[in-house]
Amino acid sequence: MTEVQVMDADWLEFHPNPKKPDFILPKGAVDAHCHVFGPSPEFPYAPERKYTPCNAGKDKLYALRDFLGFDKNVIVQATCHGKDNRAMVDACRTAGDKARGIASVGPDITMDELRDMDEAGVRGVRFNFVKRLVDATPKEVFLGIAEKIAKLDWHIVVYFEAADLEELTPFLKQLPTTIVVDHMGRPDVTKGVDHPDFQRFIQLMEDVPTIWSKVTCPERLTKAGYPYDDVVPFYQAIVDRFDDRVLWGTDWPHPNMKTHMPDDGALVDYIPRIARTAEQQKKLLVDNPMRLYWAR
Ligand SMILES: O=C(O)c1cc(C(=O)O)oc(=O)c1
Repeated sequence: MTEVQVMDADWLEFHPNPKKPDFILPKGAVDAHCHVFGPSPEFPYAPERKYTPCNAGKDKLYALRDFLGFDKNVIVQATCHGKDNRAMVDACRTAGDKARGIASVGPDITMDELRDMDEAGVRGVRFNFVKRLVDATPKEVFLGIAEKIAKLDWHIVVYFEAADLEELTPFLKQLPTTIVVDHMGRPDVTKGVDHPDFQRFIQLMEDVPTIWSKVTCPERLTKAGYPYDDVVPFYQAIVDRFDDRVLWGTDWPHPNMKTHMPDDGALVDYIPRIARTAEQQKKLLVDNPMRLYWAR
C-alpha cells in the first residue's frame, strides 16, 4: 500500500487576506520565525509527521513578507517535513541573501551535507521536544548533532513546553552553541508572570547569556483569545530584561491552529505592545536577527 498523500489539512489554513499593518516595520525588518509547507507532491510531507498541513510554499511566504513590510525571513523546518529539508533549503536558495534557514537533521548527517545547507543559507538546527509534534530523540543524539553543527558556528533552536523546562535545563546548559527558545518555551499564561514556572525561564536566561527567546505566537499561548491581552506581560518581561536576545516572527502559515487563524497583519500590530520603544523594536526586528543570522 503506497503512502496516499493526504491533501486535506487537519487544521485551519493561513489567513487568505491579512490586513495591512498599522505598525510600520523598521527598515530591514526580519520575520525570524516562519515555515514553508511543500507544495507537495514536489516537496512531499514526511511519513512520520503528526499532522498534515495545507500547501503553503515560498511564493506565498515571500508575497506576505513584501505585503507586511519585512525585508528578510528565517525559515524554520517544520515537523510535517521531518528531516527532509528540501522545501526549506529550496526557499532559502530562491530568496538568496533575503532568507536564512533552520534545519532538522538526524545523527548520521555528514559535515558535507551540513556545509551544502550552510551554502544555501542554513545557520542552525532545531531540537523539538513537543510530544504532540515529534517522537522523543535521545539526548546523546542531540549532543552528537550539536558537536557537528558547532563546527559551522550554527546555533540550536529548541521547542519545548514550560512543564519540560526543569528536566531539560541541565541538557540545555550542556549545549555548546547559542540557543534560541521558540515561543518563550510556551508558558501557561493562566499562572501569571510571577509563577515559579515562568520565573524559572527568566532565571535560565539570566544564568545563560547565550540563550535567546522568540517572543512569538500569542495566538498559541492565549487563554483569553484575540487580541491576546493575557500574553502581553510575558513578552514585556522578556523584552524589557533581554532586549538584545529576542527575535520576532509571524509563524506563518501557523501550523496546527484549530481555535482560530490569526491575521498576520494584526500580529504585526501586536509588536509595539510587547516592544514598547523604537529602540526595543529595532533590536527585536533588525539588530538581533542580523547579528545572529546575517553575520556572514
Ligand atoms: O505549536 C505548533 O504546533 C508548532 C508546530 C511547528 C512545526 O510543526 O514545526 O512549529 C511551530 O513553531 C509551532
